[in-house]
Amino acid sequence: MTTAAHDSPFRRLLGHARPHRSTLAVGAVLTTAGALTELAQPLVAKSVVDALAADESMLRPVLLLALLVLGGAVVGAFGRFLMERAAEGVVLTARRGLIARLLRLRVDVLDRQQPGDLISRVTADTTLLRSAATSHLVEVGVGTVSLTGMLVLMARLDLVLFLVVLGVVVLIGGCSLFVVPRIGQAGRQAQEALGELGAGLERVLGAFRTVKAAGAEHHEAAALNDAAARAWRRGVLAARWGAVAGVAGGLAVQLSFLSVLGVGGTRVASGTLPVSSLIAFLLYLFYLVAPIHQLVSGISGLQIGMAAVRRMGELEDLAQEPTHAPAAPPTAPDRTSTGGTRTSGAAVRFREVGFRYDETGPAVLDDISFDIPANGLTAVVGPSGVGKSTLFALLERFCEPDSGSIEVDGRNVRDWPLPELRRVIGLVEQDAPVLAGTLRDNLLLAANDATDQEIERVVGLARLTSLVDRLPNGLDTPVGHRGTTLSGGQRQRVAIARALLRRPRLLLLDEATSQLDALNELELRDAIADISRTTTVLVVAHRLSTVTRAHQILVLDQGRVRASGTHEELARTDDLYRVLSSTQMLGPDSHPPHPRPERTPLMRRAATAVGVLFAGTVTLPAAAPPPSRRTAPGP
Ligand SMILES: Nc1ncnc2c1ncn2[C@@H]1O[C@H](COP(=O)(O)OP(=O)(O)OP(=O)(O)O)[C@@H](O)[C@H]1O
Repeated sequence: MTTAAHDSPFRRLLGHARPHRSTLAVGAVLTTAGALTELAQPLVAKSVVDALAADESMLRPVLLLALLVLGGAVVGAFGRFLMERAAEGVVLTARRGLIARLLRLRVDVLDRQQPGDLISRVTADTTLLRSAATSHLVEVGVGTVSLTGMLVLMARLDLVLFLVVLGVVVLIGGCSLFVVPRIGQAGRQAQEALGELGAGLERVLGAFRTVKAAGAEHHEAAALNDAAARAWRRGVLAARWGAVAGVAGGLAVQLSFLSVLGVGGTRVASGTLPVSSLIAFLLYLFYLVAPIHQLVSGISGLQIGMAAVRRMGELEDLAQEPTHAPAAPPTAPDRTSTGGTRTSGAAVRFREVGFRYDETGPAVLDDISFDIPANGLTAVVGPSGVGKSTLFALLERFCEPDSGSIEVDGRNVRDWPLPELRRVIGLVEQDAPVLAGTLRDNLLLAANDATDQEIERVVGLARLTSLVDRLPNGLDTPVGHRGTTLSGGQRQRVAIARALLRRPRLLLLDEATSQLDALNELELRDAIADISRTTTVLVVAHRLSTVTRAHQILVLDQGRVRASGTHEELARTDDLYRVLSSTQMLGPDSHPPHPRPERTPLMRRAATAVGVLFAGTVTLPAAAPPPSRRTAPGP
């Protein structure tokens, strides 16, 4: 279902009901028919008694009564079932629509949302839609038709009494205009408080160990209780205004009764109105109770529903990723033994790319330009927060550059259909997220058609074989919420295996081996070096061992590439790189120790900033033969 941003909540509500309108209509008709049979039952019961009294055959009236009772019950029950089915259908369609939109949200947009609040919109708000888009909508429709019909009949019976009733109805209607928006507002605030509660719960449960270790349970519980109390207060307020609306409806009927009795009685006494007309009028008034009640309950329910629809609409209106890009001829894939594709020239090209996360915030990348040659290992180094991970986010199109262009395999990333672009990239994020489920579920996340042999291959490459052998159910062992049953290093290896299973052309590793022990890291580095023969591998370097193996190193500083080249070249020529490498305690066996440079203020600043960047002390021989490049290529 698509909704335009400018649609009113009521139009959106109708939009949710529209796909189920035939079921709803049949359900409403059958429910009404069931109710009508109930009305007819006393009359038929009377004929049964009459027949008994007159000693006549009771067969016909008894059969008719049985038919009415059974038929009415069945028809009414079926009608109610259809209405409920339509209601569930409305909720299902709405949830599916929201889930689809949620998963197509732009990453940078999602970053600014509270996941718990979004969850409450998909679960709790859609539940409110259940009756709003069905029974309350029907109530309002049926109530309006019945009320109008009865008012017309009353007008035909006696204009004076009709005007009296109309006056009262209009008066109470005016009061409702005051009450009804307040019900909607309170309903909306209650849902917002529920969203805050969801966001708070997500915050606490997402960092449960931290909360416990910090002894922050009481503080967090107080915040959650606050949100729960706010939701309760708003709910009670909505109920209070609902009760006021109900009282107004009841008052309308009672006032009408009294007014009609007063005015009608006077007119009967003066002989201007026959008694029978007054009685008929009062009977109509009696029947007016039901439609007024329906209208009041329907409108109150609709207000709450529309508050939920408004919140769902806000989610629907969040910016989505493009579903397809302008068609451009894709480069023909040339699968190699490791699954990568061999391409000539630059596999990745950044040209004068400018980017800031926030329009008013500082520039993270400032007209940055560089080339990553196809196949080979390129390392990106630089002080913390300089924008290394942001390069990956731009390549994956999690966010869009403000200026410049980014090419993958000679094609602007904007021209790639998004799924295709992401299919050729394997990304291992800094925090190596592992999802709840089994190890196999996690591996298949990015390649659900992978065979057992392929899984076995990447499990071996990522040095996970001994872990899988140890697990009680091997690959089918659940790994807990966010992979809590795995160690940090195991999670990293799972994330690497997952990325490799995709057989990417471009492998992006964001400090992906930072938590591995020296032996595992060494083995994994060998595997990655192997892969880099046929795949373009770009790593955000955390440890010196990675940097020294890279064919090319890019040194990022102040949003630009300040230098590029091999470890030896940069160690000779770039001050910042020298500072970075000197903080890593470069071992004497792999590289001759570089003379410690005299520290300039810039270098001292950088050294402080990168104090924690390079933690490892593993030393490895430099890769051979690296393509030499000293400075960042211009556009
Ligand atoms: N989603 C975001 N919204 C706003 N600002 C962000 C976001 N992600 C990162 N930043 C900011 O952008 C800058 C670059 O962040 P980035 O993660 O790319 O740095 P990095 O070089 O990878 O750092 P580190 O080595 O510490 O991982 C930082 O100042 C960071 O605060």
